[in-house]
Amino acid sequence: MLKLYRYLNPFTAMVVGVLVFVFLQTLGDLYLPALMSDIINDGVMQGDTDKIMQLGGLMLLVAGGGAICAIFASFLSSKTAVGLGTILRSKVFSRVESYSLNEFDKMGAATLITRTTNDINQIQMVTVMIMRMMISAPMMAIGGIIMALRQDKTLTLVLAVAIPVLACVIVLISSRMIPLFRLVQVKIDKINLVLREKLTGIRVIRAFNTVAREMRRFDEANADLTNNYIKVNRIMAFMMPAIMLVMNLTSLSVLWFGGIRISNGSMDLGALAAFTQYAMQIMFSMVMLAMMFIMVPRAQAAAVRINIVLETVPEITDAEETKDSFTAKGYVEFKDVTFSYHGAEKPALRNISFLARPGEVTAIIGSTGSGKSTLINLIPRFYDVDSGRILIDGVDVREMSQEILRSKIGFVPQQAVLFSGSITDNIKFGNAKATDEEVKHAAEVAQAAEFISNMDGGFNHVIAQGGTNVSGGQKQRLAIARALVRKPEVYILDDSFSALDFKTDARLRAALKKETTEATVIIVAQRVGTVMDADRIIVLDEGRIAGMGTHSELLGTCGVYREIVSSQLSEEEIA
Ligand SMILES: Nc1ncnc2c1ncn2[C@@H]1O[C@H](COP(=O)(O)OP(=O)(O)OP(=O)(O)O)[C@@H](O)[C@H]1O
Repeated sequence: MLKLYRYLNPFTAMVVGVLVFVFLQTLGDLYLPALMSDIINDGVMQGDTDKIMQLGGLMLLVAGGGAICAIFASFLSSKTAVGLGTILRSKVFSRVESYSLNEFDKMGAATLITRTTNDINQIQMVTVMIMRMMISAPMMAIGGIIMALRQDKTLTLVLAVAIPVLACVIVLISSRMIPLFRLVQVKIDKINLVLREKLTGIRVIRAFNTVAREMRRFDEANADLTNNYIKVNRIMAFMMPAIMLVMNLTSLSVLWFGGIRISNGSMDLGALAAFTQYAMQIMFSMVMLAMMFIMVPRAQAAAVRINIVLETVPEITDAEETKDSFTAKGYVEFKDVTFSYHGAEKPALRNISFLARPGEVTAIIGSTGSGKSTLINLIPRFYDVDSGRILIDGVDVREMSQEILRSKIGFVPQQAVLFSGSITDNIKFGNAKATDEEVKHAAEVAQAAEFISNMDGGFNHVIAQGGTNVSGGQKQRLAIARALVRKPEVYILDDSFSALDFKTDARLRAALKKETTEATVIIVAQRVGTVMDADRIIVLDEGRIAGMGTHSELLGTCGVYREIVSSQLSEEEIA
């Protein structure tokens, strides 16, 4: 957790403020019983009203000062902890943003969400507690013992018995509670995972009538978390009465033995009243320490999880010296590229070599799982190659900055993703500086203008979260418009026409061709109709290039291509 506290630097003054106010408040708390003792001995017992008024006034002043200090300490500690939480959330978010897809694959979204929300909340809560109790608990315990000794040394023997008993109760209870608290985080992760799957897959769950089964899965995760909390609360429920019992027995013993000492003249009434209060302060400070012992390990578990996120070094980073000047424009070249996913038994791609030039359309076709998406994901460096090189405009993608690399690319992923916001916002996502005219033009080329104009508000129509209020084909066209408005050197379209009808697909490709005369276009497709006009078709089979050429060349030379074609087109269409 200390590692995370380096982010407290901007709040140093506030932390010092909290410590000072807590120190003053504790001093006041320790002084009050001594004043009360004086009131009893010098005022009440002597019948001296002036003394009572004078000492009573002082007590009010000390108590008032303590209350003001407590308010300031509370305000500053909350502000500091909230500030720390804000910094941590933004650090975690920006680190996660820099992750390559490998790190995402490894961690998973559910735990990243829990770490950014619940875990950071834990740190926030415990930070307030630590700042408030770190000084006051030990000071109250030690100061209380010293003050109690000053009132009556012999009676302190009661505390010599009571404190170890209380410590045993606390240690026993905390040792059972700490592991349960640690488990809470893991169980929250699990519930988030189930919840995420349920919410994103709600349509499939309904369609397959598996609502009841999924409810059971959720209920299991929920019950698991609930049972854990119940166990924690059961121990908590036992803890408070047990502590109160020890504290009350201590009070009783102090009064009992104190009474005996008063009756034989070894102690006065004021000292006994003050001693009782110091005994309670000491016990209370031990409870505070116990709370810290319970809460800190819980936050420590959260801190470890946050540190893992912050310390995970993205596999894909910029080279120390990047080469960002180019003589050519729009050339994408694969040179003997081989790539395997982490943990995979065999490479997803082997010995891939080809050159895609500006003004040309390069299409990639192959059966499912043949490696088409993997191949194009290597171009924007979502993953790095195992061997071989990928050059853009003559420079290895690993040698240029990722920002420059990605600014050259207009990427349309296989699953079109839209964000909540207007249609214009979604298209401008590709280029924030695009004018309304450019947005409109991109929509026209992507064959989206017509359905947009039929929508309420046209380009201002609001896309719902996850793009649920537009069809699959409409989503694809908006994703294409988003890439077009970027005016990139290289277009990468991953199966981006799959949800379009044949007529729209053909119209879109014709419009795209006119628009991209100087750009390099790489299209992944399943349909032969989409790729047959391409300047170069790459046929992938189990991660290798089975053939490369134009449609007519491949019909003559590539068996895999012929098979794909004959499974999709009739004899007349092939001829
Ligand atoms: N993130 C990943 N981690 C591990 N293996 C993966 C990952 N993504 C894909 N693969 C594997 O790599 C191989 C190639 O997958 P890829 O998605 O590139 O195929 P594809 O040709 O695009 O398929 P489709 O046409 O179905 O989209 C498959 O065997 C797949 O299981």
